[in-house]
Amino acid sequence: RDTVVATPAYSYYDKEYLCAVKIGTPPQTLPLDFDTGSADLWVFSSETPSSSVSMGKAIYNPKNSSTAKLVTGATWALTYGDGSSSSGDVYTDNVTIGGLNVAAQAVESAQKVSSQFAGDTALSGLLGLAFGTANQVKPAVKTFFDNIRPALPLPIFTVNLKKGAPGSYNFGYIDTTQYTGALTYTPVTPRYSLWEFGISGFSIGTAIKNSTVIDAVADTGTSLLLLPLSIVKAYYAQIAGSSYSTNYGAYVYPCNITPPDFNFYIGTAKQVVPGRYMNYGYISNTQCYGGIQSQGTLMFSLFGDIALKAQFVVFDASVPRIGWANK
Ligand SMILES: O=C(Cc1ccccc1)Nn1cnc2ccccc21
Repeated sequence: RDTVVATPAYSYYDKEYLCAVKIGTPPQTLPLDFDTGSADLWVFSSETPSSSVSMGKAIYNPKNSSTAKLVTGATWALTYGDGSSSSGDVYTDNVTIGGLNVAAQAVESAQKVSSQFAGDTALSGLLGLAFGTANQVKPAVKTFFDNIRPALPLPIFTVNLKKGAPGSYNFGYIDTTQYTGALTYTPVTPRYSLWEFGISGFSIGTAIKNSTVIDAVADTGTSLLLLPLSIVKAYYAQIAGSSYSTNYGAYVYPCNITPPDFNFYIGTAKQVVPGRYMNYGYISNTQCYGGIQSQGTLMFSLFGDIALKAQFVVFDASVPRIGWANK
């Protein structure tokens, strides 16, 4: 069993949450973005063009690790939903998270990163926690979770992200002090190798439940809560002075207004995302960027950090299923 602290980067926005991961011998510690929306462990490294490595960023240098081994011929390339991308070659090395150690974990070394990653001064890479079938290494390699899963008391990890404060990822056990009320589970369909689940309905503020099944993905690698446009419009209709900004391509609202809660239902259980969690940052001293935005043409909704930070979530690979609790 193991717990690792998840620290929000880019204070106020909680743009992403980073966890310290030790790679190599002697250990090189890198802050990685644990990402349930992808399945590759990739890092900025000594092979990443220095023009793409912001000052002070921790990188992985396999030459400084006595346990690093190049995986001959293996390559990887990733493109994420926002168009960001990275690619490179692959090493195996010792990877330790909290107290959990994998001896020959595939560590994907970035030889190219897109501008979004080059401009991110906080993270040194991603650690994918989606299903292994989404791994993009050719030939495929195992995720960290798939490697440690046999050693865990339970084949699960839990996500307890917080608003503006460090939370935690726990592996192999449920810390019942991290949530209130009941945990409600619902099946996961790994159709796209993602943690995809169905919500039975939603409500805005104190309104009654709108019973409609919505297909969603729990994605710690996405910052926002992306929903069908009809729901997004109904949500901002409740905020006087809000509007769709063509400039930002997003809904914005007056910062001095606390938006309504967004509630979603797992079975009959009501899961609450408080309105005070909806501020994704100031774009002027009066206008704020809404945490709820449209999922556009995506074939599912994305429950990213805006929603996850209000919940305690169990990612259970045994069924698979996902459990939600308020906190
Ligand atoms: O890419 C996405 C959103 C997404 C779109 C379509 C299918 C599945 C997920 N999240 N994400 C997950 N990790 C990321 C890393 C960078 C940018 C976005 C990232």
